[in-house]
Amino acid sequence: MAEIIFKTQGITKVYDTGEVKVFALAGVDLELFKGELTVLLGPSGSGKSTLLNILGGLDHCTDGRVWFDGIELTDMSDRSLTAYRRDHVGFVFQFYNLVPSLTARENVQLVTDVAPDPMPAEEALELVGLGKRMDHFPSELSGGEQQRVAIARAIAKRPEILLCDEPTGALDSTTGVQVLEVLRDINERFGTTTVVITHNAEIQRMAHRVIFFQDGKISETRVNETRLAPSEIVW
Ligand SMILES: Nc1ncnc2c1ncn2[C@@H]1O[C@H](COP(=O)(O)OP(=O)(O)OP(=O)(O)O)[C@@H](O)[C@H]1O
Repeated sequence: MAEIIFKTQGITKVYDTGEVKVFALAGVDLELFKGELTVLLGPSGSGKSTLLNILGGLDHCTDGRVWFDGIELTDMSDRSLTAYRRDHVGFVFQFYNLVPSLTARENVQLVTDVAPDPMPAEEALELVGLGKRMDHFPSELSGGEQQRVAIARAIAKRPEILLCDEPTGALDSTTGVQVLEVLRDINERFGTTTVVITHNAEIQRMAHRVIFFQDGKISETRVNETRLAPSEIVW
């Protein structure tokens, strides 16, 4: 039986803009398991990013409770959440967020210089297949390569959790598949618990677990008996 790594109980997130209240999350009970790759699917505005941000300690919920590995995140101070993110979580976003004036190696070193037990930047870049492009600047790399630098940066500190918000959203299918191959490889090689938000329903076929969102709630959870390799996924 796999161990629970994230648990949420009745979490809500309300954005109060004065005139209207938006229930971004409207009561989410969730369990995620160590070492699994989970895909979050659902229409735009259904609450996926809001949930990911709460799990990653980037945001607080309005109500309800959240635990990471038995530690309650719910009422942590911003300072403690910063330490939680630094020690446990890697993030990958749709638009890479690389520093344009730094090479691939230097972008990764931004993290390895401050993390307690990082892998060398070169090793992280080798893992994502960019061993030969380490001294290139982001503008000299394709979108898929830039995203792989962003993944190298996220994994170089050896996080237990990798949270990816639309990692292939800006990529064509061939480069998207290469990025997914890297995510699967990291998940299998290091057992990194991985959560991937996507609008591309085909990507659910590589997941251990698929969670569907609708109107700020989980509408369905599926466990895949068999999984496809990213190279077998076509879109
Ligand atoms: N800072 C904010 N202020 C007000 N409303 C917000 C804010 N952030 C998100 N929302 C609202 O909360 C709801 C959920 O947003 P969220 O980004 O979590 O959805 P999503 O499923 O990730 O959507 P997408 O797939 O388009 O990224 C949406 O209605 C959104 O407009």
